[in-house]
Amino acid sequence: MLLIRKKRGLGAGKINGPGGKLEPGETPLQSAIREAQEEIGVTPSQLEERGLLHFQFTDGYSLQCTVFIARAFTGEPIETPEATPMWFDIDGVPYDDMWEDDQYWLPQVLAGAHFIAWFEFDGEKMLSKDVRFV
Ligand SMILES: COc1nc(N)nc2c1ncn2[C@H]1C[C@H](O)[C@@H](COP(=O)(O)OP(=O)(O)OP(=O)(O)O)O1
Repeated sequence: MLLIRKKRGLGAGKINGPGGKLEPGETPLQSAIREAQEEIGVTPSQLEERGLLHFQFTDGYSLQCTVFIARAFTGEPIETPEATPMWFDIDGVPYDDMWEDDQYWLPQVLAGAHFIAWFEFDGEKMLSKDVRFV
């Protein structure tokens, strides 16, 4: 499984999937492909939309994320100023180095599930969770 170590921005230092904000007029799918290209130089394909994440931070910041998995890609993963690409076994996902919410939905997504979830965070600490598999 190809993930990244994020080098800057929200969650810098954590392992995550490539991702970021939508540009004007962009769909989540287009954004997912562009972010992977920008962050690690690969073009993902065979993408499947698997979930919707809602994050509310206690300082008022909130974001909604669409989660995709990609079954293939073209290009060679490269390190960029934004991220370092990292390979992991499906059985060795490094949850201790990831956002706390991931352990509550990523295992099920890797097993084929679809989900919608709401999380409240105080900085990097998760305060509450509501995860529904659909
Ligand atoms: C709060 O919990 C989070 N959990 C998970 N799994 N992922 C998160 C969490 N908070 C943010 N993220 C992810 C979602 C996106 O992939 C990035 C968003 O980071 P940011 O808004 O800083 O976007 P950038 O990478 O800086 O994107 P641009 O290049 O578009 O500025 O983190």
